[in-house]
Amino acid sequence: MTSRKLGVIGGSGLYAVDGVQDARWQSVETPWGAPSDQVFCGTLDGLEIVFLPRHGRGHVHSPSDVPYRANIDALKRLGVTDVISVSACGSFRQEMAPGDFVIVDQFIDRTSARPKSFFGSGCVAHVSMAHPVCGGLGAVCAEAARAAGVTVHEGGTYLAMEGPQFSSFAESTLYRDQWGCSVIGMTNMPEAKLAREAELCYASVAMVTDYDCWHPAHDAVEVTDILRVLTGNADAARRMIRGLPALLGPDRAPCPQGCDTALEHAVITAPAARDAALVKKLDAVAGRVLSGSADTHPG
Ligand SMILES: CSC[C@H]1O[C@H](OP(=O)(O)O)[C@H](O)[C@@H]1O
Ligand SMILES: Nc1ncnc2[nH]cnc12
Repeated sequence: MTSRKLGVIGGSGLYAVDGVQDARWQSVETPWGAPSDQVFCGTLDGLEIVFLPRHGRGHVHSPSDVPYRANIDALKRLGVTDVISVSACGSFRQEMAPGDFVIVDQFIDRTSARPKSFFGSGCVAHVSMAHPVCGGLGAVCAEAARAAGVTVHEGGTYLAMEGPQFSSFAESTLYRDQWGCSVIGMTNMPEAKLAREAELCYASVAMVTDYDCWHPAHDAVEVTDILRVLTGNADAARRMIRGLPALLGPDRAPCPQGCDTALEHAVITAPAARDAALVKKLDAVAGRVLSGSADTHPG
C-alpha cells in the first residue's frame, strides 16, 4: 500500500472545489513551462487533494493552448497518484442528456495542434492506449456521481476535437452515425495520453451540456446554451468530488490495470543514446524508469 493523492482537473465551469481543509493556492514550476494556473492543495476528509482549473481561473486558456504537459507534470511532481478529469461535453446520444455524466472509456483523438508526448528525439517511448482510462477509478467516480444524484452512463467514446469552433453538421453526424462516438469535447486529448505516460491512474467524467448540432429537435450548440447547464453540472461535480474520499480512502494498492507501471517496457531508446537534457526534463514523469533500477531496455 502507498499513500493516495487525488488530482482533479476542472474543466469549463469548474474553477474551484469546496470543503478542502488546510487549503492553499500554490505555484508549481515544471520543465514544460507553467501549468494553467496555481494548484489548490489541501485535504478533503482525510484524502490529500490537488485541484487544477484546466483553463485557469477566469477561463483564460483556449483548448488548443492549455499547457497539458505542464499540468500533468505538475500533478505528478506534487505526488498525485490518481487524476479525475472533469469536462463539459456535447452529446451524440439521445439518452445522454444535458445534466448527465458519462464515464468515458474510449477516445478518438482528432486534435492536431498540440504537443502530445513528454517523450521525443533522444528518449523515445511508446505506451499503450488500448484501454486509455483507469477502469477502477472511473467506477468510483460513477458511484460518487450517482450518490450525488446524477444520472450516470458508464462507458462512452469521447471525440476530442481541436476547436475552438464547434463542429459542422457533417462532422457531428460523421462522429455520431459512422464512428459511434458518445460525446464530444476539446480537451481530454492529449491529457489522457500524457497521464498514461506519467503513470497516473486517469478517469474522465464528461458532463453533458448540449446535443452539439446533430439533433433535429435542438438548435446547434452555442456557448450560452452551455453556460445555462454548466452551473448545475459544476455543482453536481463538486458533490461527486466530496463523496470520493470515503470511496477511495487515503491508501492505494498497485493499479490492477497497470496504469502506474505504464512505462515499464515503453522506453525504447538505448540508455547510452539518450539525450541527457530530455532525460532531465522527464525527472518527475519518468524518473521511476529512467533513473536506473526499473530500466528494462534490452541493450
Ligand atoms: C465552454 S464550451 C467549450 C469548452 O468546454 C469544454 O471544456 P472542458 O473540456 O475543459 O470542460 C470543451 O472541451 C471546450 O474547451
Ligand atoms: N458540443 C460541444 N463540442 C465541443 N466541446 C463541447 N463542450 C461542451 N459542448 C461541446
